[in-house]
Amino acid sequence: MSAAADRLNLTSGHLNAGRKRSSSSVSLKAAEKPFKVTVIGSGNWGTTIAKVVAENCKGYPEVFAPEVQMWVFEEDINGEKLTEIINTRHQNVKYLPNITLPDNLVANPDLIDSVKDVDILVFNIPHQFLPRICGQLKGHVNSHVRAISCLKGFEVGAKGVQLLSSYITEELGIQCGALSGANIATEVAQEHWSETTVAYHIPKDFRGEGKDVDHKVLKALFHRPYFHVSVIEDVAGISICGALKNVVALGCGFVEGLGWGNNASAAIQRVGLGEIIRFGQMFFPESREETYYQESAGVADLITTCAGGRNVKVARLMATSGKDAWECEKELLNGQSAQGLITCKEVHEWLETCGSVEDFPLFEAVYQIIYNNYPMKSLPDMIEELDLHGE
Ligand SMILES: NC(=O)c1ccc[n+]([C@@H]2O[C@H](COP(=O)([O-])OP(=O)(O)OC[C@H]3O[C@@H](n4cnc5c(N)ncnc54)[C@H](O)[C@@H]3O)[C@@H](O)[C@H]2O)c1
Ligand SMILES: O=P(O)(O)OC[C@H](O)CO
Repeated sequence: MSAAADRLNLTSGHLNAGRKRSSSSVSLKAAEKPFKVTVIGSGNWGTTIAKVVAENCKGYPEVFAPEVQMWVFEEDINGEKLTEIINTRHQNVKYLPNITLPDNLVANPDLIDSVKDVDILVFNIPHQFLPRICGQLKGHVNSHVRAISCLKGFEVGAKGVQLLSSYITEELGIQCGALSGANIATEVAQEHWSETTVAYHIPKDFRGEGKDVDHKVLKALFHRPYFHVSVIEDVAGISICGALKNVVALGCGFVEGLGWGNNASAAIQRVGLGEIIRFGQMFFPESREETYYQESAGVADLITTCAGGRNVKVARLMATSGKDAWECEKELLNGQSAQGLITCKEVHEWLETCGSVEDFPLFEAVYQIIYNNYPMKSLPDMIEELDLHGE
């Protein structure tokens, strides 16, 4: 193959490799051996991202192996296995109903089998299940494998507060980046236009273009005409915003449920954005402030989540019904997960450990309302009082 012929011109206008918008095409070297991709997870977002990835793997056979495996936590749906339904009817009837999935997406209930010979792993499960999944994968994933985490949350433990991408790297010994953005799954699945951010550091053992994953490969894997991707380096920045906006959204749900309207919701988002940036500066100084303002994973995700995400819905129902968070999550989400409920506890535990609770009054107030029944109506005072203490 000639040097010119082994480069692919990927759709112009959509594959601008950096932050700069450009209409010129980007050439991508055909892979020496097409990358095999597996998506771990098949919930609302897991299935949506698997659809995106499968469409691109089918579209670029010179770069990706066409078949994409999706690991499914097996469930019985009215006497049928969920994997069988997905593989025959090409729909995830429980977590992403009424969306047709590509026929090159194969649901697999066997985690270890699903990662056999894989080159790129896309993690996409509610983050409370990550330690168990990583535990099962240990010893079954080669160190040449590269990963992207679409999860939103943190791991808080003996090592302090950790990004989930760093946790995956530590547990499995593989390079891991992140994908995060203003991405309500059903809108992306319906192919309504949205943007997202992928962040990835090229590792020291990078094997070269065409042999290893780089920013162009990641753009080709995730970019669709309806899903515009920017690829950057700031894994910490996009992960912090993705995790913490879920906590802010719970605060918005409380004030909405109380009937306080848009002004109150905007006030919560203003305070929340400040706390998100402060959290990044204090605990992940490598994160870049411009990521919060310029990337889809930053303020845009905060806005969409606080407008229409699952966390805001759960908190709104808590306020209107008086039921606790877990009842509301169960009642509203049919097995899906509102990640802010877990993240606010993780954040509280971490802030207590390092004596910084008072620097984050909104995060603390959300935690106290959910876990200790503090009255939602006191939210403005809780934020203000703690603010004054902090000064
Ligand atoms: N849904 C969205 O709009 C959206 C958008 C962007 C990011 N995210 C993030 O993506 C991640 C995945 O979210 P999701 O929406 O795909 O999940 P989800 O909330 O739909 O959760 C359901 C999934 O959890 C699985 N599950 C249940 N019990 C399990 C167990 N014991 N072990 C393993 N898996 C189990 C189910 O099989 C199902 O696949 C989360 O971190 C979320 O914050 C979600
Ligand atoms: O539905 P939520 O609250 O989990 O938010 C969904 C996405 O994270 C929005 O980007």
